[in-house]
Amino acid sequence: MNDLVCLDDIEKLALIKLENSRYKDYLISGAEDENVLERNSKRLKEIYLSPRICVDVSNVSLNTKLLGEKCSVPIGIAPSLAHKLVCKNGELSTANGAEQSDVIYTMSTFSSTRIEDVAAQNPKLIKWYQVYVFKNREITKQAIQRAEKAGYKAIVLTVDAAVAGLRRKLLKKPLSFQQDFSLPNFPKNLDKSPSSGLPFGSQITSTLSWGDVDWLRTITKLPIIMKGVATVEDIILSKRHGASAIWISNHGGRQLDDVPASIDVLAKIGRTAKALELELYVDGGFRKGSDVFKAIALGADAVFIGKPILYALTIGEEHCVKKLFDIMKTELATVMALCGVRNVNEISKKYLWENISRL
Ligand SMILES: Cc1cc2nc3c(=O)[nH]c(=O)nc-3n(C[C@H](O)[C@H](O)[C@H](O)COP(=O)(O)O)c2cc1C
Ligand SMILES: CCCCCCC(=O)C(=O)O
Repeated sequence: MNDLVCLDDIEKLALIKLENSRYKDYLISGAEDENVLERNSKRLKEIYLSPRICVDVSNVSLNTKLLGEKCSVPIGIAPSLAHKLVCKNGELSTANGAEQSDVIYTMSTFSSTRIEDVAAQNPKLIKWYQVYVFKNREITKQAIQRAEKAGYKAIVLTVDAAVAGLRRKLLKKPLSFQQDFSLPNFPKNLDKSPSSGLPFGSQITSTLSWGDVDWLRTITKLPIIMKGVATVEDIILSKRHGASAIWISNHGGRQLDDVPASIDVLAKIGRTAKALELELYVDGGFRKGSDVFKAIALGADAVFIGKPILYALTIGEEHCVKKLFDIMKTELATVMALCGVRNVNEISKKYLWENISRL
């Protein structure tokens, strides 16, 4: 693992390992022309830093707090389906890697491990539970209440998937699971009917409304995070309906193609979330400490990462998840020091070159 010095190295090695995997296309797919998949990271590279000098940076702290909980770094794990597709111990490895790195782990609705099993293995880890509201609301209610009982600290409501995005690779060759694959958090007889090549996709409701957000608040006391918000109007409505945080996301380019990169959405709408005292997170293409720095400078409280976690699991289960966060921490601390910043609170727009600070 000594040869892995950046997230690109992890991705390259994982893709070699996944070359003959039936799941590779599913993991890497973006929607339609994959414009957004590409744009997310391309736009991050187009933002430059503006470092200050002669600041004592002998002690740089990455510590932060998210929804009142301490984390070692403002980077967390975004939800993604069934980690047993890429490694033997699935989400148990992810959770171990997260705990060793002291970062938040968001479990997907479509997890391949039981909610309670992760909680039992990693009681101290800060765990969030991601929710796709199912057509059968009772099934969703039971999963949320189990997560709350098991000690998960927040509900991440994904709101950008009213229907499945058109991922062309999956339209040509639908994702199919191995015979023994199951979703252990749901009844065994759950209908697997696909939507746009995605098994179980037809479980997700297309009727999600603000009324559902109100309903969620009646069935759980956990804070609600809205994942997939992209406009000022929806931030305001999220606040009105009791959300605690906004997670700017385009689902890693897997849903609606031809939207802006997440970092551009953050630059445009982030200040509304701040003005309404909502915590603010972002994902989509973040691969370097400097990417994280840029997001925080534009108002994010934390950045979440999706595909790299799956690549890390593919290569080396929990050890490589830990390695990934070690790399990100070193990179972020180095960028902070070289910019003359000593802690996360000091990161601001003044450290960005003017091509973005005028936004
Ligand atoms: C294979 C895969 C599965 C995903 N599954 C989910 C999911 O179950 N729920 C969800 O809200 N987002 C899901 N996402 C989206 C991620 O949470 C996240 O928004 C996205 O991956 C961030 O972009 P990045 O991969 O460029 O870091 C998935 C992404 C991938 C790549
Ligand atoms: C939106 C239809 C189901 C998707 C399930 C997993 C997921 O979110 C993904 O991006 O893939």
